[in-house]
Amino acid sequence: MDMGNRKTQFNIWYWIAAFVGLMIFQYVYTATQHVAQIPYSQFETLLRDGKIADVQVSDRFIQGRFKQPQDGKPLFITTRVEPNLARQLQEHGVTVTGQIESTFLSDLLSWVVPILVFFGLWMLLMRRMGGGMGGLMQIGRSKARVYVEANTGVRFDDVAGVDEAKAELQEIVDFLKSPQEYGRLGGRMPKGVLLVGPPGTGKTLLAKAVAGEAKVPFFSISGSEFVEMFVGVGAARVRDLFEQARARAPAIIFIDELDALGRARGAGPMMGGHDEKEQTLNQLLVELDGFDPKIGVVLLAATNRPEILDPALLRAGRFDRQVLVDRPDKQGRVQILQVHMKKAKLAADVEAEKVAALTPGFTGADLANLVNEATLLATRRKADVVTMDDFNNAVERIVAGLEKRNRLLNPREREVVAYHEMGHALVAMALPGVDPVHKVSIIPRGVGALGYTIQRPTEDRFLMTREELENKMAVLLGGRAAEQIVFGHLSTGAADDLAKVTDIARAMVTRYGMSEKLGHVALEKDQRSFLSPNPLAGGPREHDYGEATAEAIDAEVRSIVDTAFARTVGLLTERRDLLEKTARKLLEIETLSEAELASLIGDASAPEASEPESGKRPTRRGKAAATNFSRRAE
Ligand SMILES: Nc1ncnc2c1ncn2[C@@H]1O[C@H](COP(=O)(O)OP(=O)(O)OP(=O)(O)O)[C@@H](O)[C@H]1O
Ligand SMILES: [Zn+2]
Repeated sequence: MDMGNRKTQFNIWYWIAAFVGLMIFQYVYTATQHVAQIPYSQFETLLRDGKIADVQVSDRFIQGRFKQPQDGKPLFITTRVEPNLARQLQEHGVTVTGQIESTFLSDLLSWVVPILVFFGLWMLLMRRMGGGMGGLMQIGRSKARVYVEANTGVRFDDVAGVDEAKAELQEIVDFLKSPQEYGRLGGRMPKGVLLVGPPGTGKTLLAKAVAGEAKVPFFSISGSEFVEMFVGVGAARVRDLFEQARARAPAIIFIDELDALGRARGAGPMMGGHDEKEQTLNQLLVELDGFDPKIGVVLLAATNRPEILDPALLRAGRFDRQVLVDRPDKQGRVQILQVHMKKAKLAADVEAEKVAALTPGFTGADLANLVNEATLLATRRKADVVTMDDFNNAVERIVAGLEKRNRLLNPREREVVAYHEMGHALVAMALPGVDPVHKVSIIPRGVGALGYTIQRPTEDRFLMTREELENKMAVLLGGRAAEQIVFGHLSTGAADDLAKVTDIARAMVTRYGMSEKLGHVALEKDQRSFLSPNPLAGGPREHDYGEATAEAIDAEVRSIVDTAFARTVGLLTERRDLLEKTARKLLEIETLSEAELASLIGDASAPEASEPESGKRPTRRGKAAATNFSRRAE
């Protein structure tokens, strides 16, 4: 872990020092112990006496070996003298002692300087990559590259169209404003909040807004930065991050792309960075467990893939709160556009409403980009104001790009999805004893879901009657039935619905003995506990019957599903006008709440009018059932 890190740092410097030291030592030692510095005249004498074994002549020196060591030194060095001058000097018996200049410095420089330059560059690189090498002066002190903004300057007003998320985060703001007070009144101290939503929906912006509203410093770091780090550095950085934030509490720590770091351990490919990520994640868990929220540090993190996060991160006392930051609906887009249009000079014909109508499926970031693009187009035209034409052109460009990346539905697909979802919703509202519809939406959500209908459970259920199961199947089939009635053909979007319907029908035949043909016989046993809260979920089963029975079961399942489908088509055909009206409205405003549905439908349908409490959220306990229109095409 960290100690290892410090040790490596020391080691590197030891090696450099040892290397340089050795070179100096060797140079001095050789010079003093082995080499005799002799005058040139003495060299000539020795030469004449035949005592020189060999020489190397350079521009300025003559060096070589004696045949026998002189005064214990086997080598000599002397100044080189120009041959003519040497002869004359010798004729006159002059002793020639040349000063032998030391080449020590130049030798040293020619060796050591490149090495030092090399190591210097290397360390610079390490530090660029976030390494904690520090300088020579602060060995072992990891210099985390943490981004701190003393004041983000972002307010909740700058983040539009995500009112639910803002409402949930308001509590964090209140807490950060006076942590002590909050604790004194017995409020549960927030510790970690996970912002979940598709890219570009404003998670980072929201986190900054929380800091801005509470007027506390904002420490941020991105999970993806940890990926290429050296062993130990990531963990050290996480520790530093918390240390710095604690020192300036109350504060917010924001970790973007938590999934890059918090991926379930042991799930990633076994690569070099694997261990490192694990260490970093462990350090994060240690910090999360270790800090006392009373000091007023709140950890916010963002991810668009909560499903791959390590479950350890989501446990109580860690990131135990999740805030959904969804793509905006039309009204949300209007608000976001208004925020971004404030900065542009607009022509009178530009209205946020009109632009929002053109941009279904756009995220906040897409819309910010759109306003920017339109402004650029106007600038290029050398115009004074941005016109609606600029916006139209910009929309076209951006839509083309988004469609290519498979992030937008084309208008035809949106229509199919709208009728499909309204089919579910209308059937649910027409049948007694079915959970009321909480929300219908054609805003793509999560992986593959192009639209969804959420039902709000009114009570926890443990038993279901045959009628209730039939109604449930009808609701599930409502999507496909609507498609057939309106468009006359089927799409792949109902795959999930059909799988669920088939499961129910099969269970009715083989487990609940609800088929007249096969009688009150349990043909398959569910191997899970019979107290399992959801008896309809398929579990591992055991069966024991012959081929003839298998065929009979298949035929019965089919007949049950067919009957349910015919009934659903009947129900929706009766309500065809209502289907048209509500689907059109859904296409226009993209989400319909319980209250909006109720007012659209009036008292015309619903035999058992669902309570008209408006805007009530699905209860947290008792899972809200969502019927997704899936993208999966098979
Ligand atoms: N709800 C919003 N209101 C206003 N502006 C928004 C909103 N959502 C996004 N934006 C704009 O888009 C930019 C990018 O958004 P941001 O980086 O916060 O998205 P993100 O959800 O964090 O995305 P990622 O997951 O890709 O990091 C913001 O700086 C802002 O200009
Ligand atoms: Zn469906």
